[in-house]
Amino acid sequence: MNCVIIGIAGGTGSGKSTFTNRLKDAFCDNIAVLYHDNYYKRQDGVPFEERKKMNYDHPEAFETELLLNQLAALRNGESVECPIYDYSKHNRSDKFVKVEPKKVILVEGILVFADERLRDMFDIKIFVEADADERILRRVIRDVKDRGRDIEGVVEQYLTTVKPMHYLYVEPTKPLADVIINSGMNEVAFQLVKTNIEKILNQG
Ligand SMILES: Nc1ncnc2c1ncn2[C@@H]1O[C@H](COP(=O)(O)OP(=O)(O)O)[C@@H](O)[C@H]1O
Ligand SMILES: Nc1ccn([C@@H]2O[C@H](COP(=O)(O)O)[C@@H](O)[C@H]2O)c(=O)n1
Repeated sequence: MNCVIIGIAGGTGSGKSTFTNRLKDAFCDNIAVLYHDNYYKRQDGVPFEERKKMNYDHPEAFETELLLNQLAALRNGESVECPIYDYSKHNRSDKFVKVEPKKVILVEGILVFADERLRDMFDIKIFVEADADERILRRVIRDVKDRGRDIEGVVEQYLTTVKPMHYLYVEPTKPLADVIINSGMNEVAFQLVKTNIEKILNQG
């Protein structure tokens, strides 16, 4: 299948999911969306207390091979069963979501440009940018509200793994992007990307 794969990267709390989900809402079932976070490695044999302390911001935390295989399958016109991650359990859930092949596929995640094999699959690379203080403030609120965390835990995790890994693995991928956008709520950037996707979908 002739399709266009768009990678959307950026630091935690930058607004990647906000931007991605706005596009998903705009195009509904006409585009496919994959989230790298759903491909965090299964940790079934690891006790919860251990899972809580793991480094989730290192490229090795992900089963990227599965994402690569599923993207290749979608490109071949096959549907795939994507895993669904449960942040409150620090593990994959037992649920899956069926994703159908589409002409436009979005792939979102902090480290989607860090893996060369993944990066090479993207026709368009977008990096969502936001200041570090804004990102951590948003993350504290989101993780407490939506991901079953407490403030002390979010701060501890940010200082021990999230921040150092961001500067080691996420920030260095910014110059690899085709477009750097200023926040997930940026209306001009949203309209530019939306128009581009409309053009791709309307091509015969
Ligand atoms: N420009 C913005 N201004 C204020 N809050 C925002 C903005 N962008 C995102 N948020 C909020 O910040 C939190 C993190 O955004 P999210 O899109 O999940 O970031 P990411 O996917 O990059 O981690 C969410 O609760 C979201 O609603
Ligand atoms: N069990 C987990 C798994 C991941 N995280 C954090 O999620 C962040 C990536 O998601 P964003 O929506 O914020 O981009 C990443 O920074 C991991 O630290 C987690 O806290 N717990």
